[in-house]
Amino acid sequence: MSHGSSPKPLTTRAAGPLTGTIRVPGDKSISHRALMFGALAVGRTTVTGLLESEDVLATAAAMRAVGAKIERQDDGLYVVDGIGLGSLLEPESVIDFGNAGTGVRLTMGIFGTHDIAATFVGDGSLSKRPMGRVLDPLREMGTNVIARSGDRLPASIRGAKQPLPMTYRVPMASAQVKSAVLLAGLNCPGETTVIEPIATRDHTEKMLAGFGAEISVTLNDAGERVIKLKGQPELKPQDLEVPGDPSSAGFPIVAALIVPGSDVTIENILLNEHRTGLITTLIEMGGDIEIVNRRHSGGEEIGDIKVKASQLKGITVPAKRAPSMIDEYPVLAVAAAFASGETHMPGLDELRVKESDRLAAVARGLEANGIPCVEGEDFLTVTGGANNIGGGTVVTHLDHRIAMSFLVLGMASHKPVTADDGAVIATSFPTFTSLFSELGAKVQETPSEAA
Ligand SMILES: O=C(O)C1=C[C@@H](OP(=O)(O)O)[C@@H](O)[C@H](O)C1
Ligand SMILES: C=C(OP(=O)(O)O)C(=O)O
Repeated sequence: MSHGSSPKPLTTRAAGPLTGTIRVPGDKSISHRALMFGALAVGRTTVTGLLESEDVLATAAAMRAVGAKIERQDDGLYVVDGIGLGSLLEPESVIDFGNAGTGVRLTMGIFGTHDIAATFVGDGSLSKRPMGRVLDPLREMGTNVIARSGDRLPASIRGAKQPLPMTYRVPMASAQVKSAVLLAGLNCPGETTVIEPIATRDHTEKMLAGFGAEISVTLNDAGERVIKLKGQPELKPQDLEVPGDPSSAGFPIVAALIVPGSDVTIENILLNEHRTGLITTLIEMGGDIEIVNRRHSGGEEIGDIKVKASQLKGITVPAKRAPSMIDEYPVLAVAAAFASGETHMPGLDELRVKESDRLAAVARGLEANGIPCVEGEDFLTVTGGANNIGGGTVVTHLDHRIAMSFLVLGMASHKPVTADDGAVIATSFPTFTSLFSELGAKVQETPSEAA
């Protein structure tokens, strides 16, 4: 887990154009859910293309702790022998989720309606993040909770003996909260309803349907998504293929746009409409991005993304697009630094409760590299086109996306850029350095006197 490993500063500097064809690792959201739903099904689920990152491996460990058998074959195929809904064993020790918000919040949902006790811990970042957003609805379903003040980790739960289904309106745009309530609803008798005023990524709904749950999604008169799940299904095992992660793809996409002369193809990327806001935005900014070879697999659209270096222009990103690119704002801010004029990004309140306060971390990182920006309560405005940018050391605050975004900045800035800790990248994109090296980027460990 990253909270145990020592920081590893990394530095990038401008080199020649980035060229070549790569595949980024599997989608993180789908990978967590593949292991969870496989563990809750009766029988053998197989998963190809699983993201083998610290966050996802923490979920594998949690599912093993309640009795699922999860093995990796030599060819990379994961085989999950599920234990079946309602039959979870009580974990014998503390569950350590490291840096993984999705992992811990969805798992709390699953455990919260099983008659078991469990204690969750995480690293310095996860221990600061709000858990009340999932613990509050779980309490209403009958889960007992003891958590640190402010509903932070460490937290212990004792799942409800007689869980109650509920109707829950998600108060913030969060797929994790929606998913935690739905997963708690799996082991409740009767119907659980989640109302989602602002649509977020729908992997839980789609994948649960694939595993044989009775789940419906309709729109009410106010245009809100209403998700109804019938409790206590027998989930049927699946053979899953995890497509490439569009959030990880965001890094080579932006790098190819801003490093002069670049021409990069990223194959096999998930194009779910709730995940493609960054691509839409970069195209609006003038990015030369083409999606080819569109196909369907496992109920999702997938395609290859071809990107060529482009002169970008600043725009205002519609706030309502935020949920479809919520993890991509740090790297968008880097693209904005190379665009002409201002890029205005409103509707970013949720960025304050990610692995770091991403609004503040991005603003400080831009400033450290000579890029003018304004950090508002819930917006960021970046003025692009400054000269002599780069040369800064960015504080990553145990946040993989801050580290990767600023390493991308260093690939195109006048002076090198250092991320004070590159070890955190392993939480979501363990092959970041090797893939960028393949494309011709210079990503290097920082000599200790420079860090
Ligand atoms: O459900 C998911 O897989 C995720 C939901 C999002 O978090 P929120 O629900 O906090 O918006 C996102 O930031 C995270 O990386 C993955
Ligand atoms: C917010 C993220 O992840 P999580 O909430 O799962 O830690 C992310 O990967 O950017």
